[in-house]
Parts: sequence; structure tokens; C-alpha cells
Amino acid sequence: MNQDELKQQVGREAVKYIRPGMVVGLGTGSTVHCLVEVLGEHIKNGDLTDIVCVTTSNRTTRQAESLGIKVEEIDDVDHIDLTIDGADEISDDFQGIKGGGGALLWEKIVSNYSDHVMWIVDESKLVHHLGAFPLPVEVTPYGSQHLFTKLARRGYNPTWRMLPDNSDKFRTHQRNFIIDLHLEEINDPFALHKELIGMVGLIEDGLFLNQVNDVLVGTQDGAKLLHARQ
Ligand SMILES: O=C(CO)[C@H](O)[C@H](O)COP(=O)(O)O
Repeated sequence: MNQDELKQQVGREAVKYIRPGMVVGLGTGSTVHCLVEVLGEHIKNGDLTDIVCVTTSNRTTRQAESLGIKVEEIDDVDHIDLTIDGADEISDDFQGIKGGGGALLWEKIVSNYSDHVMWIVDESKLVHHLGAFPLPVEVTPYGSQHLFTKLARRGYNPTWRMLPDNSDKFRTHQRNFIIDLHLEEINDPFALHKELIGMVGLIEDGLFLNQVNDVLVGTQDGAKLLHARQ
């Protein structure tokens, strides 16, 4: 199976963890896209009833609504039972990097206010140590060149996230910029998160630490569930 087929495999498998009546957080990215497609089929067939979703991006909202999935604003639900999201890297101790799709702020908010969090990934996302994948940080545009320079001086090899055609800087839903840090290896993700989040103008970073309960991995031998924590 190629990577796309593994993503479809976990997308199909993940929908089995959604029960009727749940409030479900839907992540962002190509793996979640597969899940949302299957969720839409189940809702259409009447196998899953009374599902309400909150999403982590306008992209996911558009896809979900086009399939007849009910989407509410996050502040219009009083809880989120289960959030299913993708990830860019997951270390041996289940810490993660997310934000490859630029949705890290909403993803972290939805994740934090969820009773249970599941990440769905193909096996290429499992690594021993985080850092080969560039770590995104969301920054407020005002003064962001100074922040960029500070990150560069600390040796974090920053680059601006650009639009696909390179014509301008990428903007998040909050109209913020993203700076990607090319770190190669992160020795202490907790210390790095503390340092980054303390920088004025840096709104959120893509280190998702102690966030996930279960990881569903697409492998050549079928989807495998790994328990990270209660
Ligand atoms: O964090 C994310 C978006 O901000 C995605 O979950 C992450 O980039 C994984 O995406 P994909 O499933 O396409 O590999």
C-alpha cells in the first residue's frame, strides 16, 4: 500500500471510534480528509446518528458540510467527546509536531478542550525524536520581522511559510503568519515549548505535548492502535 492508501485505511478505521450522539472534533489534513469522507457516508446511510462536529479549519468545515455533516462553532458546544486529527511527527513517547497544514492554533484549542484525542497517521509519521519535520510557530504580523531575527539568532533556522505560488506569506485563519523552524532534532520539546511560548508575538507553536490519548497508525499489516495515555 502506498501512503495515500494507508491514510485511507486509518480514516476508515477511525470512524469506528465515533459513537451515535457524540460531539466530534475534526482535525485538518489529508488523513482527516479520508476520515470525513467515510463519516459522511455513515451519516448518510443512517449508521451514525446525532453527530455534531466542530472543526479545526474552514477547509474541514467545507468538506464536512458538503457531505451533510452537522458542524457547530466550538463555543456553541458545551463539550467535545472525541477529537480525531492528523500529525506530522510522533515521537516514541507520543509527543507530536502538528501544523504542517497551518491549522495549529485551532487544532491545539480543539485538542485541549476535548475529553479524548486520537491522532491518525500513516507509519511514516512515527519517529524516535521530533525535529526532522520543520516546527511551525504562529506569530502575530506586527513586529514579526524582529521575532524572526530573534529566532534566527538563537539558531532555529526560521523560514517564512509562503503561499504555494510563493507570491506572499501564508496567513492563518486569524490572519497571522507562520514561521517554520528547521531544527533537525529537538532534544527537549518541553523546554523548547516553554521558551517559544514565552516570546512576545509568538501565539502558538506546533509542539503538541501530552495531548494525545491514542494513535491509530496505518501499516502494511493493517491499522494499529497505540495507547499513549489515559
Ligand atoms: O497538523 C496538521 C494541519 O495543520 C495536519 O494534521 C498534519 O499536517 C498532517 O497532515 P496530513 O494528514 O495531510 O499528513
